[in-house]
Order: sequence, then structure tokens, then C-alpha cells
Amino acid sequence: MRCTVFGTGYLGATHAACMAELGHEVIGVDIDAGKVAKLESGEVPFFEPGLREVLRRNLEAGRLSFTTSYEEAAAFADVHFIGVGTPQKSGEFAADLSHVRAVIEALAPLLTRPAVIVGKSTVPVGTAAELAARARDLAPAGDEVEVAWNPEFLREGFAVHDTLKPDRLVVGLERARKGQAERLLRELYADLVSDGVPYIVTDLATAELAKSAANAFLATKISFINAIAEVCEVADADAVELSDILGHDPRIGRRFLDSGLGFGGGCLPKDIRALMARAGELGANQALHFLREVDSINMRRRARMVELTRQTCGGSVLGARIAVLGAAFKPGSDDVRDSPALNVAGQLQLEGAAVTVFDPQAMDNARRVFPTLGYGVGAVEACSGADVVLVLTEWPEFRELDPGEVGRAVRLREVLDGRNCLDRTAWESAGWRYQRLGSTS
Ligand SMILES: NC(=O)c1ccc[n+]([C@@H]2O[C@H](COP(=O)([O-])OP(=O)(O)OC[C@H]3O[C@@H](n4cnc5c(N)ncnc54)[C@H](O)[C@@H]3O)[C@@H](O)[C@H]2O)c1
Ligand SMILES: O=c1ccn([C@@H]2O[C@H](COP(=O)(O)OP(=O)(O)O[C@H]3O[C@H](CO)[C@@H](O)[C@H](O)[C@H]3O)[C@@H](O)[C@H]2O)c(=O)[nH]1
Repeated sequence: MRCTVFGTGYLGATHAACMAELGHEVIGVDIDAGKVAKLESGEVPFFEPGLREVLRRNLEAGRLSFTTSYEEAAAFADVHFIGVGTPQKSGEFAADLSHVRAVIEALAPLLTRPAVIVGKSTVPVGTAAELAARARDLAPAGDEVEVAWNPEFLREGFAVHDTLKPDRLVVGLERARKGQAERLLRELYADLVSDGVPYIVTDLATAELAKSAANAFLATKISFINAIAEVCEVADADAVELSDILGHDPRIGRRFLDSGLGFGGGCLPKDIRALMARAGELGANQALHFLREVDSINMRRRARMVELTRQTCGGSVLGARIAVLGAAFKPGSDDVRDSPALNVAGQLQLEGAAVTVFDPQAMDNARRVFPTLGYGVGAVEACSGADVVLVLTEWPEFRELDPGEVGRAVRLREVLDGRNCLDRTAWESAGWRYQRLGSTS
């Protein structure tokens, strides 16, 4: 079958390549000509393990191409996925839907025959119905245009796996029209469904809300354990051991119970805020009030890390040399959107510290967002002359560092483990003072 994917960022490029991997003919469309040129030449414009191989294989097979031309894309297929960004609006909690709306405004007038527009971007509940009405108004094919919502649950770092082996496929359809959208999407995903992936058909609002709810749940789970970690610090308990104990209960589960610096990235923080904003607009102001607390527990982790650094430096970081290992919001990604690590690095620099950052993948993105921070050429080099070393993203490279070697580079052997990822005994045996969030000892 044929399809297009509008937006070729973390989600869209992965979706386009993986749809081609399933045997479909796919065109990826983006307004960023540089990104399109890179993808066309077989280069992924961001770090995502395994994506380059899938991209190249399908470019070579002639099933996949990229363009900036909406005309080309509209003429090519009758199923059009939307995977453009829905960032937080500046100064408010709500989602900025301008990119999604821009796709509809430009694509719909080109739809001269029956077509299905399938949203994958994360949007506030109610968006799809509004877009459907607008698309039908603008399209020459009018009533023959359907909108479906097929939210995406992939994790960065596992994007290819999560797209080809998802936990579930959710397809929200317009209530009055379960026509071609249902049929075409079943056909597109037939191989996944025959592999046993649950395929759940629902209405537009439930599909949109399922995505927001999933991220709100994950954020809540992380903030829950971080709130408990705050108590651990004052009660002389150990947050990591506590997570392990809770995780044995299958009703709770160990995943997403890693306390530490909290959640960041281009999804969880903005999605819980957008969900609160939309619930408020719909009159359910009280329902999600607790998400404010989830958000503030999360932001407090960053403040606590800064405070711990200050304490370690004798009350002030003014003039201190601080090494920050990690810039990406999590390992396995070069994404620095709302990165807790960079946020802490930036705060410490504002307080007068000389901060040197190193990350195995996110250096270019970090430099773009925080050009005034110092950057090292390697983890050990970044620690050169440091008064304190902060490990803020749990890259395997950092877990495997030799504490003896790092110890020879620093001025003082002080390490703060923001992600509970280091082997404490090994660092202490090499003469380091080891501290982390969620424990006083
Ligand atoms: N990143 C993830 O892991 C992930 C996972 C699930 C869902 N999502 C959701 O997917 C959406 C996209 O996220 P992302 O991380 O891929 O964003 P991104 O910023 O990496 O990519 C968005 C892309 O859309 C392009 N674009 C913007 N306007 C366009 C237009 N009018 N026409 C064509 N292309 C246009 C941009 O140039 C960019 O390449 C968001 O709603 C996000 O919440 C993301
Ligand atoms: O126990 C944990 C697990 C995660 N994190 C942090 O939480 C953030 C988000 O991690 P993760 O969810 O793995 O990353 P994303 O790639 O942002 O994926 C989330 O956001 C995507 C976009 O909506 C969804 O598709 C995914 O299902 C959802 O997991 C990162 O900063 C992690 O460091 C913790 O602090 N503790």
C-alpha cells in the first residue's frame, strides 16, 4: 500500500521508515529542506539506534523517499499520517497546535479524491474532530475525507522496536463514518496484527485521551517514587532499595520506579501540562489537579540537585569547577528538549560555577540550546580539575567509567549520582565521596 508521513522528526522519520519496512511505499514530507536532504541521502538527522539501517534498506529498495512537496505527497497516496510537533505554547500550559493545523491547511486543499488523514502527533482531546471538520471544508473531495487518530507510544532510543513491535495499536475513528479509514488502517497494519499486536478501535476522543493518559500515568509513577525519595532522605531510608521492594509486587511493577533527577524530554513534561490545560478548558478543572503536584515534585528534583551541589561546594558554587556528565534527557537519545541535566548545568552556571558538560550523543544539540556552557571532548576530559562531578544522564559509558582514572583528572573526589547509576562501592574504594538523591548516607 501507499502512504505519506508529514513531519520527519523523531516520530515521523521512524514511522515513515518502519511503514516502508512493513512493505509499503512511503513518502516522508517535511518543511525542513535540510532534514529532507539528509534523510534522502540515508542519514538520520538525530540519534536513534537502528533507524539508519531501516532507512537505508528501504531507500535502496525504492519503497521510501522524502520530499518538501505537499503536491507530490497528496498525489502519491490516499493515507496521510501527521507526525509534526505539538510543543508547549510559550508562557502557558496548552499545546501549540499550529504545526498540525498548518498541515491540514496545506494538505486538505490538495485532496481531490477520497482520502484518510491519520493523526499520530499527541494532541489535546477534541483536536481531531475539529481538524476533520476543517479538512472536509477545505478539500475538493469534501465529505470523502476522513480523519482517524492513531496515537504513537514509542520511546526514544527504542523507536524502531516500538514501531515494529508495539504493545498495542490504537485507532480512533469518527463515530459516524467507520468507512475507509477503518479498512485502510487495518490493511496497513495487517502484518503487526497477525503478529499478535492488540488492535484497538475506538472513537477519536478516546484515542487522543488514551495517549495523554498514558504519559500522565508514567509521569505520575516517576513523581510518586521521587516524592517517596524525598521522604527517604529525611528518614534515613534508601530510595533505590525501596523501589526494588515495591517492584516485586506485580500490581506495582518495577518499571518507571527509578528515582533520581526526574523526567524530561519532548513528551512527558509538556503532555501532562497540555492535559491539565485541556481538562480545564472542558470544565474538569479539579479532575487533574494532582498533575500540578506531579509536575512540581519533578521540578523540585532539579532544584534539589543544585542544592546538593551547593552544599558539596561548601554553601556556594561561585567559582567552583563542575563537571556535568550527561546532556540528553535520557540515555539512548540525543534529544535535549527539557533536559533535566542541562537544566541543572544551566542553573549552576547562573550561580557562578564554571560548568563543563559531556554527553556521548547530545553535544551538538546541547551547544545549540546552551551555547555558553563549557563542553569537554570526553567524560574524563570534562572532569579535568573539577571540584565536583555530577552524573545526570545514565549512559552506559558513565556507568563503566574507571573511578581511579577520573580521580586522577579531578581536583576533588566528589561525585553526585543524579541517576543512581554508578557502582557506589567502586567509587568509594577509589577514594571518592559518593552522594545521591534519595538517601542521606
Ligand atoms: N519523540 C517521541 O518519542 C514521540 C513519541 C510519541 C509521540 N510523539 C509526538 O509526536 C509529535 C512529533 O514529535 P517529534 O518528537 O517527532 O517532533 P520533532 O520536532 O522531532 O519533529 C517534528 C517535525 O515536523 C516538521 N514540521 C513542522 N511543521 C511541518 C509542516 N507544516 N509540514 C511538514 N512538516 C512539518 C518539523 O520540521 C520536524 O521535522 C508530537 O506531537 C509528540 O508529542 C513523539
Ligand atoms: O523510572 C524512570 C523512568 C524514566 N525516567 C525519566 O523519564 C523521562 C522519560 O523517559 P521515557 O518515557 O523512557 O522517554 P520518552 O522517549 O520521552 O517516552 C515517553 O514519551 C513518549 C512520547 O509521548 C511516549 O511515546 C512514550 O511511551 C513515553 O515513555 C526521562 O527523562 C527519563 O530519565 C525516570 O526518571 N525514571
